[in-house]
Amino acid sequence: MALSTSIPTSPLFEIRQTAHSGRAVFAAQDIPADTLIWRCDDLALSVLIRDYRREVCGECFGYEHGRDLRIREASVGFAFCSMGCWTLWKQRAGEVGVQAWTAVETLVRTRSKEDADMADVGLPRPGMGEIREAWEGVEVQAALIRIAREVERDAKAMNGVVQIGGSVMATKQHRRALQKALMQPISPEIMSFCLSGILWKHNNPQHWSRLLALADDDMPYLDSDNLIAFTSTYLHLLSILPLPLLPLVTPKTLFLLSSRDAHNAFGIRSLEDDGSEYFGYGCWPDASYFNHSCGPNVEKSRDGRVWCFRAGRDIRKGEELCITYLSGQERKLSREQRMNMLKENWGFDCACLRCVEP
Ligand SMILES: C[S@@+](CC[C@H](N)C(=O)[O-])C[C@H]1O[C@@H](n2cnc3c(N)ncnc32)[C@H](O)[C@@H]1O
Repeated sequence: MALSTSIPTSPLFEIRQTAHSGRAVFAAQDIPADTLIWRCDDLALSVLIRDYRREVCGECFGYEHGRDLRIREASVGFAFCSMGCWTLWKQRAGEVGVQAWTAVETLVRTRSKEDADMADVGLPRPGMGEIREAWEGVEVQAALIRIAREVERDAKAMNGVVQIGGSVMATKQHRRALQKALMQPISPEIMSFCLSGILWKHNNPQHWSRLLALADDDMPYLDSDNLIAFTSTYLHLLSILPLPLLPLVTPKTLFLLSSRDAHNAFGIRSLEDDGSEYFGYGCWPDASYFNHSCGPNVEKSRDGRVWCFRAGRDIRKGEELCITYLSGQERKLSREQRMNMLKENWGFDCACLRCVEP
């Protein structure tokens, strides 16, 4: 299989196809212990769980042992550890991004917290037919909402004098579709997930192919409720996001975000206490080629928004470079428990040397 040109390259490693674990990273030379192998700052999408939004910096994910951060920007729904971080965050989001986060936050604040983000464990994942039907099922309403938003744009352009083919009835129908969408239950974390990915695509169109190059899951939704939460979020975002973003708010883009996130997200955890606090998760495309091993030879560590990957020991040319996908306590589990956990959380049967060797 030809590997995409969007995957990372380095004199220290090469990425090749394997028989049992998709692509994997292999040492292209002997690598002494502690060598910095890869540094990755391309955070494409992320979710900071709302319960942590006052304590974890929206830019660098800094955390001060649960203390509320100094700079709270209620309009966008994030707090920051310094003016520098708030400024960086605004630069990264851009003017349209700040407007978009403000629109989402305004919607979330007008509604009591709803539990649509919670997924019941153990329910079956929707198959491809159910997924297709769910997205097709909202398309008529989505088309009406898009027209309602275009009317809004044209009205603004004409200082409020609306002249859309003189069709007042049609306009009412369109606005009703929009209002109906906004009455549906909201899923704040799913909205954040989708918006962060849409903004990344809007602000970095040249890097979109890096996300597309990642291992994907064509059934990425946890259960039927989770799938419906995504299709409703699609309608919510169409209804409220700034007009320049609407061309990117499509079923295809939203599905691609979920399908790539499913196998490639890293937890964003506290840096102390063995990462016991889970703040959320993110997808760094260039960091997503290391396979898992229950006896890893590469250690990953987070420094703000950046992941660093260092050799955990001396590594010989040709060895596979692996990290662990397990968090602190999970690493102490038995082989069977680890296998079950990786199957449940990541969907694969661990084929690492420690698990397959007798
Ligand atoms: C972050 S990606 C790693 C890169 C991926 N192999 C690729 O081709 O892009 C995670 C996926 O790789 C595969 N994988 C990683 N570690 C594995 C392991 N120890 N055994 C089997 N499959 C593994 C699984 O399909 C998993 O969902």
